[in-house]
Amino acid sequence: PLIIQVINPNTSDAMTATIAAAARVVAAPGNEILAVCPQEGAPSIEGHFDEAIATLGVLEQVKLGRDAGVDGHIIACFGDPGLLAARELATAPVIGIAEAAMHLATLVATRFSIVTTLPRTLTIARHLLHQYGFERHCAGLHAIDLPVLALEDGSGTAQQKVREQCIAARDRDGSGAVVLGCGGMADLARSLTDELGIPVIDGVSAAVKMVEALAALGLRTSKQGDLAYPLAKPLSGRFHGLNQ
Ligand SMILES: O=C(O)C[C@H]1NC(=O)NC1=O
Repeated sequence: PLIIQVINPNTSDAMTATIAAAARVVAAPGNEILAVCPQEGAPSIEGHFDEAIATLGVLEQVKLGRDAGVDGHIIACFGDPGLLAARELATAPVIGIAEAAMHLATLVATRFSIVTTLPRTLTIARHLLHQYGFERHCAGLHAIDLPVLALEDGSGTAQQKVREQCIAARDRDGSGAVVLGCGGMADLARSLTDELGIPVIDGVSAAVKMVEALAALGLRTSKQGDLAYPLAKPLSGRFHGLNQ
């Protein structure tokens, strides 16, 4: 059995719980989901600045997970904050939920759309499409124009907006699949897939199965070249020891 560390990079416990539940639904029997979030940081991640803040907390959690011997790390925020830095620190695989969802979307459709939260985070999704080489696969990017934590306010308003944007993406973009662009949407994928009749993909569950696949194949993060462990040097203050 595996221990899979799922890191919610924002500090909202309710969203960590949503993410953890979605991960546990799909985890293979016997595999443990270790859901964590940074001890300090941003309650939601809605832009480049929030991502920069969250990255330190992600790295601290990755180090803790590695030292605890986890079999994989998942960065459960759609910006995949700190992904490559985390891979330097990690021994086990590190999967971001955006890359996971995008990869799976390309396996079931020739074009996919993305539905995320605030319009200003669409640029982050565009940057990831470029970084991962999926620009030509993405037929459209949509925002529900609500803040991330609206997904946890219990009103159901955000969930309804996600549904509307997914339907619009299906009917207007010519996409064969939709990628949910927030860790807090992880619990919506199955019901939307059934209702819309096309694959609606959540990156949390996608990442859990990718970690399981990599572990089954004996594949871990390469420590050759740029993903080798961080260079040994004395880091000062709050960073002391983070690179060891
Ligand atoms: O960028 C977004 O809208 C979603 C992203 N922010 C966050 O706090 N968790 C996320 O998945």
